[in-house]
Amino acid sequence: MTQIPDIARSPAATDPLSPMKPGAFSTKAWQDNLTLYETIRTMPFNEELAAGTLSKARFTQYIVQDAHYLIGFGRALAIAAAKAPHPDQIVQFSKGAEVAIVVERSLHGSFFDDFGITQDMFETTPVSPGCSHYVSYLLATAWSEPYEVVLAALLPCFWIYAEIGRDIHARASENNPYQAWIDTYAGEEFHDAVRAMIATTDAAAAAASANNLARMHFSYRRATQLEYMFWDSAYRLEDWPV
Ligand SMILES: Cc1ncc(CO)c(N)n1
Repeated sequence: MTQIPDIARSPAATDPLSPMKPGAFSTKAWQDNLTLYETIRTMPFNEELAAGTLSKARFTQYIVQDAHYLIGFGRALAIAAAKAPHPDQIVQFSKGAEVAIVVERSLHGSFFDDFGITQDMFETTPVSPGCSHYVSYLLATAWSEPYEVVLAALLPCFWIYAEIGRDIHARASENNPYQAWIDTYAGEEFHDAVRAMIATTDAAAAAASANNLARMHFSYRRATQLEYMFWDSAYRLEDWPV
């Protein structure tokens, strides 16, 4: 059996979230996008988040946009649930939608309190171009593409956050102001959901046509690019130019 070298994993990965099975969709998707993952891992937003030096303005921009994002992400998961051919996956994705909206709302809510962001400020802050692009892409894919392609578009939202979460957790500064965020995405509860998402996507890919498999790889890459753009747009305090 072909051994996949360690380099195929993120540098900080000690307990791989995916077993990196040869031939699995997730293995190829991870390897094909490794350079992009490394760019995300070392981008200023994540370097400064790990160091605890990320400005309050940038984190506030991020957390407000992320609260908008999670509503769209939850909606896309609900569409995946509706498209799922097997009842176990209806449960998996509708629970995922619930977690995205309810559980993460509480994480964001506590940051909202800490940073003095009111519900009114949240509701009146427009969705940024980067956030809008990502949510629009997920929803367009969820509504119009086959089930397995929808899963491939949703996978980076889970997997990238888990890998970034534990990478940052391993190197985070003491008394990091963003520790609650880091702990959420480095935590076992989130990682269990990520492992289940990888397994379900791999199972769907194994039954996909060659055409849909190619579309899955496209969607996985596009969503990974949009993850980069989401963080980058928050870092740049992005607003609409007109
Ligand atoms: C933009 C973005 N992607 C993924 C996650 C993880 O759920 C998140 N909270 N925000």
